Amino acid sequence: MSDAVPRRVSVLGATGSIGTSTLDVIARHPGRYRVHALTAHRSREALLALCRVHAPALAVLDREVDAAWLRERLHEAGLATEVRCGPEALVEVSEAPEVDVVMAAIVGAAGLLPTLASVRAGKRVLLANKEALVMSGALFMEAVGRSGATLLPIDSEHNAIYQCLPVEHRGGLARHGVTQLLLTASGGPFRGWTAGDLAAVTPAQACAHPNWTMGRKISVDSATLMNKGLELIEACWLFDARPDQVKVVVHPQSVIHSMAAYSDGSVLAQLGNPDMRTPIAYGLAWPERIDAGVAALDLFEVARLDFEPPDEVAFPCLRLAREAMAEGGTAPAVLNAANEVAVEAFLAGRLGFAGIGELVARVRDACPVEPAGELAGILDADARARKEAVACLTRR
Ligand SMILES: NC(=O)C1=CN([C@@H]2O[C@H](COP(=O)(O)OP(=O)(O)OC[C@H]3O[C@@H](n4cnc5c(N)ncnc54)[C@H](OP(=O)(O)O)[C@@H]3O)[C@@H](O)[C@H]2O)C=CC1
Ligand SMILES: CC(=O)[C@@H](O)[C@H](O)COP(=O)(O)O
Ligand SMILES: [Mn+2]
Repeated sequence: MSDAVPRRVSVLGATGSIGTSTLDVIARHPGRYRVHALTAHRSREALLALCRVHAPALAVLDREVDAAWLRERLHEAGLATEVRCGPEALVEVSEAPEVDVVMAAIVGAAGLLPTLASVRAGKRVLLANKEALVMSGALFMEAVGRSGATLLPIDSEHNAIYQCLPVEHRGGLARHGVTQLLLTASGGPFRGWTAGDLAAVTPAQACAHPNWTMGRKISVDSATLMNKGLELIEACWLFDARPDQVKVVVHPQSVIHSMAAYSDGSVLAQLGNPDMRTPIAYGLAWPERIDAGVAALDLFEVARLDFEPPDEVAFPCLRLAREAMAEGGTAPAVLNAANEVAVEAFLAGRLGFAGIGELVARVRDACPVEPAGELAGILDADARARKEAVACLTRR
């Protein structure tokens, strides 16, 4: 990549954990990257602060009332950033011809349409928003193939696997001598706890991840192991793998970010400190490498690496996700939607921790699986599953 022309980047979900880490990496390389657009949902003050630093051409918020507030503050600050609002504006900044790179870091299903728009427009897409791929796997990957978009996984495990696979790895793992993908899991804050221990855990406990600082939704997903379930589905789509080719390995230190096993007995791993700036820098610069601001890994400090199997009895969400992937069609979209409603209810104190998996299973049982060929069908399955999940919560 030439240093002469900076790549223009839209950061979707700029005020979040991945968004701010992305902007930290970008700020270290002003000659390489220029921020085109920054988006947030309701965090207008945080978005204003980011606009002051990065002076994007565009900023996007959900509601006009917040957009008007931001316009006024930017005007007072003498900044020329244009402010837009709503889901259509998210799509616009994802597909605009002047954009080279899109960081897809909105949390949840809200990221599907803009992420898909960036794929269809053939951008370099840095995929953090795993829910978008989980919901629409086949359609999403077909769009990547058709448009020629460069899809780079940012999720730490998938970024690690990407680094451990041959550069050209399409056409099935076996073709490249890969026998298994080893997806590492920290085990979350409740690793080793029994179902009984989990009965009274609080949102604050669930969000206290042992190794990573992340948004609240993914933190709860890590605690239930639904994050690993979503990641299993994500790995199947990204690397053309069957669910039985992806083995989840609990590795409490989160130093090995995942591995690929080969037919000759080799196992390739990617290691590093648990800091998302490493996969983000990899995605931004690929195939080059750039400074991410991450300290070198000190193996003497790490000292030991432990491995154990996941507990799918106390943490049923991993199994539910594997089953949804095996079932196919709209089953992963239903799983994802039910989980989003359940996590929101848990964080709001309306559902217990064990209730998350129970609600996902009940919604799964109530929602018939349809083929997932069209976007409309996927969005419809998502809407129906949310409605069913809310109804289940009300009936309790
Ligand atoms: N954090 C991490 O280390 C990792 C995250 N990921 C994935 O990356 C994604 C982002 O995670 P994370 O950064 O932790 O999440 P955060 O909750 O920290 O940030 C979410 C971002 O999305 C915006 N947002 C939320 N809801 C909407 C909506 N309805 N419409 C538009 N924008 C919205 C938020 O805006 P606002 O601030 O206004 O609410 C915020 O900018 C998730 O899919 C997660 O699974 C994957 C691997 C690691
Ligand atoms: C940083 C990242 O990629 C997260 O998805 C992380 O993997 C969460 O950790 P666990 O789900 O393994 O607890
Ligand atoms: Mn991950």
